[in-house]
Amino acid sequence: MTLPQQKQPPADFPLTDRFTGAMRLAHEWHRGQYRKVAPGETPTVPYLSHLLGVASVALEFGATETEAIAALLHDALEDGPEYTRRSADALHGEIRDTFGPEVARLVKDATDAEPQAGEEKAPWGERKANYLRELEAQQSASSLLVSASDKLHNARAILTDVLTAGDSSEARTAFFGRFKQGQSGTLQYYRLLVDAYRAAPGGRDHPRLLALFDELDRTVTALEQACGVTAETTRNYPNIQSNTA
Ligand SMILES: Nc1nc2c(ncn2[C@@H]2O[C@H](COP(=O)(O)OP(=O)(O)O)[C@@H](OP(=O)(O)OP(=O)(O)O)[C@H]2O)c(=O)[nH]1
Repeated sequence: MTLPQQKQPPADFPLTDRFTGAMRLAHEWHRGQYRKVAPGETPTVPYLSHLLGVASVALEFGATETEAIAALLHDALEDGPEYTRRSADALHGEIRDTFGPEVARLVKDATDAEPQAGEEKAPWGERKANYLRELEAQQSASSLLVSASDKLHNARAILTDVLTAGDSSEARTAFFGRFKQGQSGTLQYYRLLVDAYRAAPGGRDHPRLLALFDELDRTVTALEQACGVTAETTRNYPNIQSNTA
């Protein structure tokens, strides 16, 4: 069977072989990794689904190829060392050499904790508080786009799972058991993320970014409603101590 001749894309089409190369690397570096499940459940969803989802959200909100590549690789430094047995520094170096310094910078900015050989990750609340502080001061619209696309993809997945789990508090507690800080920490983190994006100087005057923050806000509000709480309540939960809101 002969396949029809492929039409050449216009010279300025934004996605090139660099993007395909990043998809291949994302697959290779996260091979064997699944999305989190509650204790006792068997993981089934390959982690790559999240990386493709974040790139998809970023493109829908106006990402350039460089930003979309960073979206595909945004978890390489956090999770790659476990699945590739290479250090975060080595992976960061390969990203820089293959895709350039801007992708390497965006991936670094999307990382809340790089595993250091022989060291534990910092405590959850400390890591999230530091990340929120960095976001609040973030000057780069590109960094905000990659980060908020990541959080929107996660928030939508959580909302779908919470609605699927049903509206008993037992079902919700079981679902949130997959996350280190359970329902309260997770809800507080997403509400403080919305506040941090809105405060970030790099987000001002970027209509597509503001639309992305609005969509995250709507999703987090729906999540709070599904859990029977308000934004004011979740902001004041004690899980993330140095409250940046
Ligand atoms: N199965 C599943 N897993 C989810 C979902 N949403 C988020 N996750 C993953 O769980 C992480 C949050 O889990 P936690 O136990 O709270 O914290 P931690 O992994 O950061 O220590 C997210 O990290 P993050 O730093 O917030 O984002 P990311 O950059 O790792 O994506 C993300 O990797 C979801 O709906 N389903």
